[in-house]
Amino acid sequence: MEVVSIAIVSFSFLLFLFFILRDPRQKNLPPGPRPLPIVGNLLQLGDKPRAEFAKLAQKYGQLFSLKLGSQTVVVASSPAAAAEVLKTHDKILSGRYVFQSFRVKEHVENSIVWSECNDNWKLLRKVCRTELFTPKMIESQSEIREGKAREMVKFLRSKEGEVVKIVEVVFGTLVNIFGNLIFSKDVFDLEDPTGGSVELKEHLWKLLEMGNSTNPADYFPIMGKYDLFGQRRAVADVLQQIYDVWGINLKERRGMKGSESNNDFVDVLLNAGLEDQKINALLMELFGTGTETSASTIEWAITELTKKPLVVSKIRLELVNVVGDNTVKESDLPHLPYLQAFVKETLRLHPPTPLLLPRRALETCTVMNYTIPKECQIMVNAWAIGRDPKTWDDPLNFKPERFLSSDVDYKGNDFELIPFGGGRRICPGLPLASQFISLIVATLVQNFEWSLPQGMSTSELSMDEKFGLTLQKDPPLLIVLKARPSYI
Ligand code: HEM
Repeated sequence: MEVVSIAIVSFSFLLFLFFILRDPRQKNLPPGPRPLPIVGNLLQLGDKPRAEFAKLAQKYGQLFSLKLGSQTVVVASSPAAAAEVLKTHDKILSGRYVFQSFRVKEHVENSIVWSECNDNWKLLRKVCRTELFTPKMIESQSEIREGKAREMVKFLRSKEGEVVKIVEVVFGTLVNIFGNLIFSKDVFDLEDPTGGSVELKEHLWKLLEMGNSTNPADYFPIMGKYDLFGQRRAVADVLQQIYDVWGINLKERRGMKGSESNNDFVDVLLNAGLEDQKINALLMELFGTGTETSASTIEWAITELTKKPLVVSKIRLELVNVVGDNTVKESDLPHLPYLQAFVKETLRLHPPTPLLLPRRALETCTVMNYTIPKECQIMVNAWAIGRDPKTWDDPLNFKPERFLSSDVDYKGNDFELIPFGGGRRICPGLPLASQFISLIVATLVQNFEWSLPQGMSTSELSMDEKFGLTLQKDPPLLIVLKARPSYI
């Protein structure tokens, strides 16, 4: 017993010394705050890491390092540093840091989001690029999205004068858009919260919540093996439940004849010869990654429009000039430059994944003359880059006009605007997301006026911290709608 106690004390002391003596500069890591023993810089994170990281970048520079528990993390916070990570060293920094809760073996193996850039990942990316998100496929499904936008308008008209949690309606509409793009079915019933595929809705919701919750094992991977808090087990269970729902659908589809098939993702993937497990994993991930990010962007768009009536008027004027009395369609979007500038400006200030998805160094490499060790986690602070006064004139002011005379775009080549990331792991859903975000914003502006509920003022909306990600605990955006003349 005594020997065991001595061993434990000695081990703890050595661990303590290791953390105390560790100094990033000795390893030629990028500079950063000195870590505390064991916890590293965890206590400095606060509840909005993107903002804390932005402050650290001001002190330590565009590429800094810190310790989150036992994990070494490097953060890139300028367009030049982002280009180093996402372009120059893209291949070597293309690993993903897989959150401990999501390390469910079968899931990671089939995942596009979490797997290495291996053959499976290449196959899934190819399917996305050549089958699902081609201009032809996107165009062929535009009527589905336009139809769901019309249903949203019909539902919101029935709520005229009431206080509406707008993001819930937008989220429901997006989930139905995805349900129909993927397997030609609605998931939500906007009119009846107990209707639709309640089961699937609940599983998806649970999964998104799990994705947003903290797992201590992410900071102390040594704990990960034991899944002490049962988070990995819980994720595995929900994934299985989701696959079970989709699995039934796939079985039905395999039995269908050619004439009965739909023009949806399931058909495309079955025709591409993918196995059920791969199809399930891909569809679930497209659903998961696409809905929350897009709903959050639209929520921010409505927030900014609520604060800036002049911007609403400009979008409306453009709609009148281009679309006239007709319902706005996706084919109109290329002719609406102000609307597009508005969406860019929303994503500049409010990227829904502010630190992108964490990357991992596959090998030790040198970036901007610093050493990035193998297995180090790399984050890119897209939020800070979008607000950097060195890059943007009057950065905190919401001004879509800044994009009217500029070629800067979010397609991964302009590192000052990277809400969708860049390099080989750039968001494959970008072409689809930009399409339906613009469509829904235009549809709302065309059909409604809105204001905040009585007693709330727009100055409350200027608090960045208050109105945040859709599914987190922050209060949702409440609005009262007034219908405009019908365009539907
Ligand atoms: C406003 C909407 C969206 C934003 C801002 C967004 C942002 C991102 C970001 C930052 C990444 C990581 C990129 C990197 O590592 O460099 C990503 C990856 C991904 N996104 Fe999106 N996304 C959006 C919508 C969508 C949609 C609609 C879909 C699919 C229908 C989608 C599917 C994916 C997938 C599958 C990945 C993983 C790619 C990989 O690791 O290879 N996203 N997204």
